[in-house]
Amino acid sequence: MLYSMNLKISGREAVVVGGGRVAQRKVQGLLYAKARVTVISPDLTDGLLGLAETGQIIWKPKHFSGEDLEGALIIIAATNDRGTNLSVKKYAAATQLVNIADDPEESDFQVPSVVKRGKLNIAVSTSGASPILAKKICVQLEQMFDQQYESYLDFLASSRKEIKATVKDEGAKRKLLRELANESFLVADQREERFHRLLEEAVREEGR
Ligand SMILES: C[C@@]1(CC(=O)O)C2=NC(=C\c3[nH]c(c(CCC(=O)O)c3CC(=O)O)Cc3[nH]c(c(CC(=O)O)c3CCC(=O)O)/C=C3\N/C(=C\2)[C@@H](CCC(=O)O)[C@]3(C)CC(=O)O)/[C@H]1CCC(=O)O
Ligand SMILES: NC(=O)c1ccc[n+]([C@@H]2O[C@H](COP(=O)([O-])OP(=O)(O)OC[C@H]3O[C@@H](n4cnc5c(N)ncnc54)[C@H](O)[C@@H]3O)[C@@H](O)[C@H]2O)c1
Repeated sequence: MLYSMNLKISGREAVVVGGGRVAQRKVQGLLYAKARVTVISPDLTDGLLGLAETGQIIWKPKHFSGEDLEGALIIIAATNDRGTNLSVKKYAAATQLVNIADDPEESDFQVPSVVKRGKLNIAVSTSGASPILAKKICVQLEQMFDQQYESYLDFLASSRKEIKATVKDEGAKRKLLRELANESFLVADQREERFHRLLEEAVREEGR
C-alpha cells in the first residue's frame, strides 16, 4: 500500500537520471515545487536543454554512475534502459526516495496525476494500475473544481486565520469554519461582507 503525503521539497536536491520526455515531465513537477534539480544524461530534450541554458537545472552530460546520487533527497530514474534504472535504485541509500519510471513495484514513491487550483491540490493515483485513467479522472475533476476555487481557497485561508485570532470559544470557531465551507461562499460576490457579519456576531455572542 502507498502512503499519501505532500512533500515540501523547496531547496532540496533532486537528481533525475535520463533526459527524455518522461524525465522532462518529472523535472517540470520538481521545479514547480522549487527543488534544486540536477539531470544526468548524455542528451536532453529541447525543453530540458532550455532549462539548462537558463540555469534552472544543472545538467551533467554523462551516463549514470553511483556518485551522481550524492546529497539527493529525491531520485528519479527515467532512462530508457532498464538495467540503468535498476542500478540507480541499487546505488541509492536507504534514506533516499527513488522513483523508477518503468518499475512501480521497485519505486519508493509514485508520482500522481494532479489538479492544482491555487492552494487546492487534488492528487490522483491508481497505484500504477493505469496512469492514463489517473489523468482522465483529473480532467473530470478539473470540470468539477473550476478556476473559482483558487480565490475561494485564498478566502478560506485568510478568514480561517482571522477566526483563529478572534474567536476563543472552540464550538463557535468550529461552527464558523464549517459555515465557510458551505458552497454559498464559493462565489466571490459579497462573501467578505457576509463572513465579517458572521464573525462580528460570534464575537458579540462571546462577549455576553
Ligand atoms: C500520472 C503521471 C504523473 C507523471 O508522470 O508526472 C504518471 N504517468 C503519467 C503519464 C503516462 N504514463 C505512461 C504514459 C504513456 C501511455 C501510452 O501512451 O502508452 C503516460 C501518458 C503520457 O506520457 O502522456 C506510461 C507508463 N507509466 C508508468 C509506466 C511504467 C510501468 O507501469 O511499468 C509506463 C509505461 C508502461 C505503460 O504504458 O503502461 C509508470 C508510472 N506512471 C505514473 C505516473 C506512476 C503511476 C501513477 C498512477 O498509477 O496513477 C508510475 C507507476 C511511476 C511514476 O512515473 O511515478 C502522468 C500523467 C501526467 C498528467 O496528469 O498530465
Ligand atoms: N513513468 C512514466 O510516467 C512513464 C511514461 C511513459 C514511459 N515510461 C517509461 O520511462 C522510460 C523513459 O521514457 P522516455 O519516453 O523518456 O524515453 P526517451 O528515450 O525519450 O529518453 C531516455 C533518456 O534516457 C537517457 N539515457 C539512456 N541511458 C542512460 C544512462 N545510462 N545514463 C543516463 N541517461 C541515460 C537517454 O539519453 C535519453 O535522454 C521508458 O522506460 C518508458 O517505458 C514511463
